[in-house]
Amino acid sequence: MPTGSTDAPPPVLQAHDVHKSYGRRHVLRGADLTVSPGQLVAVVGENGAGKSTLLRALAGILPVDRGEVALTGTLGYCPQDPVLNGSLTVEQHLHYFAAARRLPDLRRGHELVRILGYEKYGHAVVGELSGGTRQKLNLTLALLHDPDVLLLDEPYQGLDWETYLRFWDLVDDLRTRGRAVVIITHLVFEQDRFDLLACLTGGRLTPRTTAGSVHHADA
Ligand SMILES: Nc1ncnc2c1ncn2[C@@H]1O[C@H](COP(=O)(O)OP(=O)(O)OP(=O)(O)O)[C@@H](O)[C@H]1O
Repeated sequence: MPTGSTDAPPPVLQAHDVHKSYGRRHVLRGADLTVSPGQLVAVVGENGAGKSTLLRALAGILPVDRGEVALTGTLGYCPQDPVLNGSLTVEQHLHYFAAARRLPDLRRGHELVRILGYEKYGHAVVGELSGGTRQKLNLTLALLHDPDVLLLDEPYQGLDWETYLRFWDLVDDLRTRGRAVVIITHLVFEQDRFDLLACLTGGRLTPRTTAGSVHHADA
């Protein structure tokens, strides 16, 4: 999928001719996607089109049947359903994920908790948190190591309006710092926030630039 300008920086994520079937259900049928640093991409499509399948394939956690996915740099992936340990606290999650990522401290984690506005739950056991707060932790863990490419599967399900707006401030900051963000969204009203809409139909992606891409290019 061309990104337009010839002097654009090299892509951080490229998928070429990706195919994936579940049994006889051929979900991805030659999906192509090119994502550049600082680019904000929406993956849209009807229910069951294969958006989550595509994201899992891009994240490298779902083997594809055919095609290639190439990633440059580090990856953060936020699945639709939070994968958290209900018996651990928020603080323990930060601690273990930071250790797994070999981060020197929890500074970024605490900053994200503050930005997403759930500091008061630091010592709460995750199994007792609301769905929205678990989703905030899910996002925090995906962002903890400041990845070059961030893949978010409907990241704001259950978020209150204030947090939703803070989420977009966070994404603006990531984009300004050259991070690429790919988000599955169903929200038509927010589509101009993106540089590119990648519409998944019939197992293939069709790119559509947005009013937002013109705006950001002018900025
Ligand atoms: N593990 C699986 N095993 C078998 N079929 C699956 C599996 N995961 C997804 N599917 C099927 O693949 C198709 C695409 O599913 P997927 O979840 O990727 O779609 P989606 O576009 O993300 O949907 P939604 O908008 O509802 O979240 C659906 O028909 C789904 O039932």
